[in-house]
Amino acid sequence: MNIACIAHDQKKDELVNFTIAYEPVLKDHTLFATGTTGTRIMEATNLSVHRFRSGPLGGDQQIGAKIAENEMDLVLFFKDPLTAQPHEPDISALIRLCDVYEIPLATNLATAEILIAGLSRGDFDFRELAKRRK
Ligand SMILES: O=C(CO)COP(=O)(O)O
Repeated sequence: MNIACIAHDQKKDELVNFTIAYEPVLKDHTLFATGTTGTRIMEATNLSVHRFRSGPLGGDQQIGAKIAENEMDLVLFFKDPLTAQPHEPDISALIRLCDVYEIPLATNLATAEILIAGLSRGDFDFRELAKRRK
């Protein structure tokens, strides 16, 4: 599966710790990330991550483009709800595209835990069918 990892600054430690904890699961998938998040994950784990631009410089939009092409199967986006982001329209657009294309999206750690459990259990097999319908 293609998995996007994104975290705002106040949530980066949480997402990095999540990828350390689930490295045995994530290593069997293809990981994408916004720039700084991807660097942090690669520094902390042995996972390889395709990095896009940093979020404020267009990274969220690049991941949105992958969603629009039906090339993203899961989005883990640890959002900071307490800090204003200069690129809020890009963030809203990314979340909107997840809904347009029915892509599983976790915007916090608790949801990410549930989705990753589903990933290990085969709950994401429907994505293979969805991709064939592309
Ligand atoms: O701003 C972001 C998501 O909206 C994340 O970008 P970085 O991973 O480059 O910090």
